[in-house]
Amino acid sequence: MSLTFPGFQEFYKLLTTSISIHWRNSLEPNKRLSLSFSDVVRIAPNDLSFNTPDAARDIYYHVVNGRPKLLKSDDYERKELASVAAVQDVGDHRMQRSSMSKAFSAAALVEYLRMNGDGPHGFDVIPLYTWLTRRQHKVLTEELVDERMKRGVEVAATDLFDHLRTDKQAMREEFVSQSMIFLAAGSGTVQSALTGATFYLLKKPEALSKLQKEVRGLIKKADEITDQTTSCMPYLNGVIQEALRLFPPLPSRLPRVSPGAFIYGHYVPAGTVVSATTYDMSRDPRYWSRPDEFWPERWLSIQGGEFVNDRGEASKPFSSGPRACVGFKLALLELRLVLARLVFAFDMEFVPGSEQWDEGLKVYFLWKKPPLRVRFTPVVSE
Ligand code: HEM
Repeated sequence: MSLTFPGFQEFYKLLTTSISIHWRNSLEPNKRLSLSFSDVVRIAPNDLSFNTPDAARDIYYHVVNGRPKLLKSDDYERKELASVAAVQDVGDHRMQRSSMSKAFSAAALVEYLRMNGDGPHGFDVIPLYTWLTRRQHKVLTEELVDERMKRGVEVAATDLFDHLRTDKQAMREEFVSQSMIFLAAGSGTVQSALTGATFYLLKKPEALSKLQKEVRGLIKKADEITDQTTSCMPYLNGVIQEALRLFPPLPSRLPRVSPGAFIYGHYVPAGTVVSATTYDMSRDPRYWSRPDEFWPERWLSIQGGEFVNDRGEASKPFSSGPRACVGFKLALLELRLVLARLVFAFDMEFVPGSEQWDEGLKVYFLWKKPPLRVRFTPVVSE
């Protein structure tokens, strides 16, 4: 099955990428393409795309019973950027991941919107959310650098880059690439998730009004919006899960290389590239009732075990297993804090023309999004 003649791999990589781009670009979020609802599709001679949560488990989860691991494919290879996201070696990866932790605040966004949000043209929320998430990660990174430099590299620490402490030069180089990957992986994705959640809430006013009721019922002052209070808001958490299901910020395939392994009961020879993409599964009617509908309640029901038709594990926006998103807790925290702050302080509505925003979406590995213009009207004084 493995094809190795010279030049083929490059051609094949290009072909796979273009098929995957073409396939998803023709898959508008509200329309189904039957191709994506087969259990497995060969998208190139040596590349299989699976479409079941069981296959996803075989491909991405932690390995059990001594089964060989499926490493990230060469698509990730970035020799100049030896970051935690690109590294292939299992030991190096484990070391880089072992000590990562983070923090976040959303006050700046609210301040900005209070000053500028309710004009006749509203705001395109995409640059706004980009600014917010980049700013946050820049602040975070600078704080870590300052802290680290103050204490000196030889001082043992339990922060994000702890594994770098033994070698000054290695620390500097790795620090740059790790910081870059945090900025890249952490800001665009959260921005997309916020954009998706804003769009779907505006598209479904009943959901927005339920969320307003929950947030405004539990919160009396803005500084009560914390990790703890927002964790106890079931509807808010349902909104976030549902927005991530319908609009996963990383919609493209996450390729792994088979070491020669059984995946979803099929033996896949060594060297074959395999993937199971959340976007394909997260709208599959075999796993979801009303698959294209924004319906935050489904997550409350999944937790209560009532909705037999919905299979929560078919939506894996952060992937799973040892290479799953290291920043998922931070991302969920950011999403909870920002959405709660916005809903607490503002009424929101589409600026006319943005109601069909999803029809202009394209995928080029990440989403290419048209502007989403929203009017923010202050409702409470903080
Ligand atoms: C809603 C927001 C986010 C989503 C949907 C998301 C999604 C993902 C996914 C699907 C992966 C697996 C990629 C792969 O297999 O190639 C991943 C990996 C990663 N993410 Fe996120 N991410 C988000 C936010 C963040 C944040 C806030 C950070 C950090 C500041 C972050 C840092 C990373 C890193 C470093 C990796 C590589 C992990 C590894 O290979 O061990 N992500 N993310």
